[in-house]
Amino acid sequence: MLAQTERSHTMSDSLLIIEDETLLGNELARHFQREQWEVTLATTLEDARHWLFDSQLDPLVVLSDMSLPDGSGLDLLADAREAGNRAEWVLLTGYGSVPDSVRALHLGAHEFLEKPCDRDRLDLVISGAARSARAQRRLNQQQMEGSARFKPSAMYGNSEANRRVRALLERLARVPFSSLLILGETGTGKGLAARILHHVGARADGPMVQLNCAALPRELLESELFGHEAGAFTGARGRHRGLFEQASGGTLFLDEIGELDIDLQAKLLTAIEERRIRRLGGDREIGIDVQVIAASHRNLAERVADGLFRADLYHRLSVFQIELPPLRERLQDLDELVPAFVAEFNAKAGRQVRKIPPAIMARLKAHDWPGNVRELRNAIERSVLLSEHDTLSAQWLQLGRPQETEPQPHADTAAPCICLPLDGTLALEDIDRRVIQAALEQHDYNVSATARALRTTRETLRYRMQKYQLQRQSG
Ligand SMILES: Nc1ncnc2c1ncn2[C@@H]1O[C@H](COP(=O)(O)OP(=O)(O)OP(=O)(O)O)[C@@H](O)[C@H]1O
Repeated sequence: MLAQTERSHTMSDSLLIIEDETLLGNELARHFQREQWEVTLATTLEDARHWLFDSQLDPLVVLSDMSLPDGSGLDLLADAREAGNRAEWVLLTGYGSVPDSVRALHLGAHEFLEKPCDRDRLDLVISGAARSARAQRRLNQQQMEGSARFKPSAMYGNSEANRRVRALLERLARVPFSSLLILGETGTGKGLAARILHHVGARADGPMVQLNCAALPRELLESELFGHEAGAFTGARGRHRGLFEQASGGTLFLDEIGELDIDLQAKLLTAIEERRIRRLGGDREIGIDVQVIAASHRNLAERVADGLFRADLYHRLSVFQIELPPLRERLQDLDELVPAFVAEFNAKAGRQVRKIPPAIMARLKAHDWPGNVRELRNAIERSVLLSEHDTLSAQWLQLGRPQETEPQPHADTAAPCICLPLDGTLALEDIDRRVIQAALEQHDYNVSATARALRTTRETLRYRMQKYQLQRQSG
């Protein structure tokens, strides 16, 4: 029972068991197969070597006896590590034998279990090892994806303006700046630019830590940034390392810097200039090694003029500055952005949208994109996910107000109604979705009122809203 509830792996997770005692090996194999593992059983080191090095088997966890007829499990672990194998290893030792624990520790073995081992304990250890192996894989994957994904070339768009931005990112990534400012409307790619600067720069191996300055009240923001000592304020139980410390060796990305409280602006400036901070309630200064990237959708120069942003911090940050123009001023970028997003969502959702009709491109270029690239990306995602053919359909782009793009009810009908073509272009699900969307719009997205109008329950309506991704369109 315990094993059932503890199970956290998926059907395809693979477990390699190395055990020369046939009876025990078979019993373990059967047990873990029942637990949905894909089990491979090796009875000798040679056999195990074949699975680990010559086949495509990439086990998540290896459960190995320590002493096998042809050698020690630890030697195999050492070879596996050398070959870059990142599985978690659980080692079984004979009763009373003294494990070479120092060496095993050095090689990063997950745990030792003494034979005969209690089944519940074994299950717990194996599921712990699986969790740890999976987290490690995710981390490796993210790191690989991070450095591959966040290159200046990931900033799609062939307009003159965007090419200048890319060239600037290339150049700035080679400059050891201590602070830098990125300005641009919401959705123009400030976050993406910050990630590119981090991943292409000299600090790529360090952490990238992000904080949205508009998301927290002043006191919390201060302790998040600078950390605190135990008892620094009511509720400050333990010591807390702030983000400046956590980002050590890497990048601190401060989004929405324009919203930062004016007192904190002074502290931030000191931290950047002197490269030291003091935790709240702390009496010693701590040196920091961080590059700060700040971003804002506001016109910071205007905020300085209005007395809302410190001039000295603004000048410090804007020594290096990147300005991302709104999408409506670089519509040529759509020629690259649209196919790139279509390809991305095709790959993510297993769709086959291959054609983008010129009429749709024209329509996309006629829109003014108040939400910029984010809005475009969302529209393309919706369109690709809901399309049933190999052609990108205008139907789901939903640009602007519905009356601009959707067929309208007859003006002379008193009761609200919607017009649905019954020529086979709409599947039953599409019709369902359209009816729900129209009803939601009519009731200003009030779920109870809409459910009443459709004579259904709120739960059913919520379920369908989720299924069809129906939310109020911003902008
Ligand atoms: N030129 C571009 N090429 C490819 N993707 C882009 C581009 N610009 C933005 N994006 C994508 O658009 C989305 C929004 O971008 P991002 O979050 O960086 O915007 P932002 O300016 O930081 O927005 P906000 O001010 O709201 O935080 C992200 O998914 C980002 O990857």
